[in-house]
Amino acid sequence: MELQVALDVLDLPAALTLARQVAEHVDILELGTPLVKSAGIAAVTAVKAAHPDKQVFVDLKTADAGELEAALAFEAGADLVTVMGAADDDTVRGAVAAGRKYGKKVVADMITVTDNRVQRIREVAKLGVAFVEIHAGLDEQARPGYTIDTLLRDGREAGVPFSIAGGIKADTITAVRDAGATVAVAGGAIYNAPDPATAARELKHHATH
Ligand SMILES: O=C(CO)[C@H](O)[C@H](O)COP(=O)(O)O
Repeated sequence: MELQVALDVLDLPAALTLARQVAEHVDILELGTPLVKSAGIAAVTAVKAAHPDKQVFVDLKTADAGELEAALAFEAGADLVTVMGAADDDTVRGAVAAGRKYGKKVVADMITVTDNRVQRIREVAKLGVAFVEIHAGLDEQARPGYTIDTLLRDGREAGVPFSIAGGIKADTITAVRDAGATVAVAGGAIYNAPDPATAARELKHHATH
């Protein structure tokens, strides 16, 4: 299973510092949505230039104008870009069309889709995304009683390639791997750790052993 770090910081220097600290332990460097909003799409080019050997994932969470927004990220150097799984089918199709044009991948972020999630995962998979990200966002994670168990259950049931995001930590990443995820996304467990490099190394170890 691959490990994706979410660079959920608010400026490019902080993102480049965090990326440099953890890159050797991760497969995918994600520019988080707040980073792109704060630093702009040029941050994608800067992260890719600093780490040409890594896959660069841009979490646009596009809700409309899928082809236009995905193309912006691919032009800037993105290898993968997200579109909202909850968006209109034509928005997903548009992002997928841009992915085909640039030879890059589109991921459907299933954040906010909680009712009939397995059904929607299968629908967006048929629209041509590379995989779906089954995702509980930071606000959902903050609610009492939150666990990643329902994400893992739906990933197992859906029968299509998926990643998991939702507060993954060292003590939950093994369950993510065992559920069959192709990618585990970790943000807070890395950027909030006293030593992000050590945290990323430990997560990568659990992801692969
Ligand atoms: O996209 C995000 C929030 O919308 C985060 O990047 C994603 O949830 C991963 O971070 P964490 O491991 O802290 O949940």
